[in-house]
Amino acid sequence: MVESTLTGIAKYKEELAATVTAISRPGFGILAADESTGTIGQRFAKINTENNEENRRNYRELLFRSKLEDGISGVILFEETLFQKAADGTPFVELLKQKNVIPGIKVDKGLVVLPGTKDENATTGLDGLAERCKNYYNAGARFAKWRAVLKIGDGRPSHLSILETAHTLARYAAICQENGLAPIVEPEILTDGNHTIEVSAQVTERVLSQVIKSLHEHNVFLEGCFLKPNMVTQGADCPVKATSKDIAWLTVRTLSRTIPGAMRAVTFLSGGQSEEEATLNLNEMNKISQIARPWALTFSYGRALQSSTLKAWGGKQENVAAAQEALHARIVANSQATKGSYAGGAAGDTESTYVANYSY
Ligand SMILES: O=P(O)(O)OC[C@H]1O[C@](O)(COP(=O)(O)O)[C@@H](O)[C@@H]1O
Repeated sequence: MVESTLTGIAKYKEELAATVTAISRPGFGILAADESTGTIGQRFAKINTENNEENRRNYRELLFRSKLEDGISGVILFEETLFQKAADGTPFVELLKQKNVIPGIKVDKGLVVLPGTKDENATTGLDGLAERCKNYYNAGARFAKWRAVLKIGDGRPSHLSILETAHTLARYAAICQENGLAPIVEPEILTDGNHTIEVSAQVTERVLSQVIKSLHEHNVFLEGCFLKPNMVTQGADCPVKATSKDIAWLTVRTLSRTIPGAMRAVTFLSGGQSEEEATLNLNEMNKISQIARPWALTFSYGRALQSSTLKAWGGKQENVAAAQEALHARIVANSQATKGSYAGGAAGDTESTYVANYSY
């Protein structure tokens, strides 16, 4: 084989686009299993399970030995998990590859308060990012995730928060692409507040248009990049609850106004929705025919894929098979939702997974 003489992103363009295409193929989406140590601790606390390395490893092995091949094309990992091995010594990365699942990696280092704002946030992790990306690529990761958080209400999101979020996401995306990782760009607008769904639509439109502008300014290769947005919903405390059809319509309308078709994959976060809601909303989007949808609309759910799995497991070895069955039911349901063919009623939770001020 002739060694490539290309440098920077040119060397990886083909591979980046291939990663996006493979992950977003019809019927497939992403399992977000990248909870940082603090976040997984909160999940474990609910099932009275100690947050130690062994339990985290056992839980992730349970996930990765499930029938992921029925609808999961990529898994986002936390750094600790990327380098861990299954009980029989097989590296997790190998386990995933054997199932044709592409390993990804969370590369942000969490949130801090953005000075000069009303408790808005900035995401940290740019220092040393290029070096870390090289290591993650060598360890087998082919895509990355960086989560930015914005808030609605009391004058928020401020212009500063939108600019900071968009700029940092674009810097991160460009660095990842230079090092062979297809970036998931995640500007999450939290649902906290009593705002209506129309307000969420306006804010999401403002935020996404700025994010795309910044991606252009930083020469990000859109075909080798994912967008992970929130769905457009009412605030968690809004008394008027929107239907799945309204959520789907306003979400797709917002995307059509802001996201170029060159960005081929939109992989939604679940943002506190119940498992069933997140699936039904995605399903409705994939049924819309009145608005052109040049992108794949799929899932990159954390809570909305793992909620019933965690409950079924309860931290106990004897429950592993039941927990894997619970996960499989949601995988199949979401796989159908990517094609608009989910009829509803799969086993799983209808209980909200909302966590107030999900900004750690
Ligand atoms: O706070 P952390 O540990 O970065 O985790 C945030 C979580 O939010 C996500 O980006 C989206 O998760 P949800 O689908 O639960 O909203 C996950 O990928 C990630 O695990």
